[in-house]
Parts: sequence; structure tokens; C-alpha cells
Amino acid sequence: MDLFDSATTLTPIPVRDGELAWLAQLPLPWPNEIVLARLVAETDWREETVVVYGKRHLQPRLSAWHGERAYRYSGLSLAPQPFTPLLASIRAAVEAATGRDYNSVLLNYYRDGRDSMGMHSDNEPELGPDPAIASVSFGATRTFILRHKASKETIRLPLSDGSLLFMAGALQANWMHGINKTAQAVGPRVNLTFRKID
Ligand SMILES: O=C(O)CCC(=O)C(=O)O
Ligand SMILES: [Fe+2]
Repeated sequence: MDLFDSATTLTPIPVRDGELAWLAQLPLPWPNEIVLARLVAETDWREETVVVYGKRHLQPRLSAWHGERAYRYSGLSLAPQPFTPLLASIRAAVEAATGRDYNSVLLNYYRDGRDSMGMHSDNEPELGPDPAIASVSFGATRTFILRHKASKETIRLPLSDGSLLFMAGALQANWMHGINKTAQAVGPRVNLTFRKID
């Protein structure tokens, strides 16, 4: 066995003030396109509203929350749904690749280039200090933007089909991230962020 098989080992991405690592293809029992199709078809997608400065807005994407606890952010509380067998399989692959364990997953469905996610940090108190967050993407490649809070340094990472991006250490404390809208013709994309909620 090759203990340093680059195809299944996370590669660190050097960044200041945080930890970031990448795997081009998460090893899974099914092809990526099957996983994407099943996630799109089998998930109970919600079009959530968020409250920003007291005003209600529809989020420009669909989402779902699976895990043991409710998830609260931006004045919104997502009731949890149980892990499905498909989500449990993906979680097992993510836990093997990252060496951490997760009890929750947020799914986001970007139907086309008009769907997006605003800049934010995943720093809710229930994630604990220095949260480990494992982000798996299926479908169209979208650009993940990281912006350093103090220096405004910006890093752009194209998150391709089947990839795993691992965020840990002080990354959430020091950086924000998001997915911009794009005028390019892009197909559907589903992203899963595995988290551990106390
Ligand atoms: O879609 C992505 O790659 C980002 C998702 C994200 O930041 C989140 O779920 O908190
Ligand atoms: Fe996030």
C-alpha cells in the first residue's frame, strides 16, 4: 500500500492564518454524475429566507440541513433531517480523507450561474473554536472566493466535480468565503459542507 498516494491524500494549500487542504477527487463508490443526480432528486430542497438588517430575502440557491441539531444563522433556524444512506456514505469518505468526524451537513444547490452565496465565515459558536469544515462539490465548477478579513488578500479556487476542500484551524476566524454569481453558462452544482456541531 502506498501510504502517500497523492490521489487519496489531502494536499495542503498554503495560506496565512488558517489551514486549507484539497483533494481533486473524493473516493466514492459511485461516479460523480450519479451522486449529483441522486442528491438533486432525493434531497428535500428548501428556498430559505434570511433576515439581513431586519429585511427578509429569499436566498439565491436551494438548501437542506441534515444532522442531529437545528442550525441557526442570519436569523434563520433550519430544522434537521436525518442523514440518508447516500449522505452517510459521502460522510464516511470525507471522514476517511480528513481524519475528522462530522455530525451535520449543509447542502447547497446552485441551479445555474444566478445562484450564489454571499461572503461569510462559518464561525457560529456551536461550531466551536477553529472549526473543521469539509466541503464536497458535484457538478459545474464554481469559483470559491476566500478573502482575508484584515489584509483583504483574495484567493480564488475553482471547486471542480468530485473535489474536497478542507478548512480548519483559524481559517474561519481570519477569512471570509463565498460563491459569486457568474454570467457564464454553468450547469447545476451541489455543494455539501460537513460540520461538527456541539
Ligand atoms: O458552495 C460552496 O462551495 C460554499 C458553501 C459554503 O460556504 C457553506 O455552505 O457555508
Ligand atoms: Fe461557508
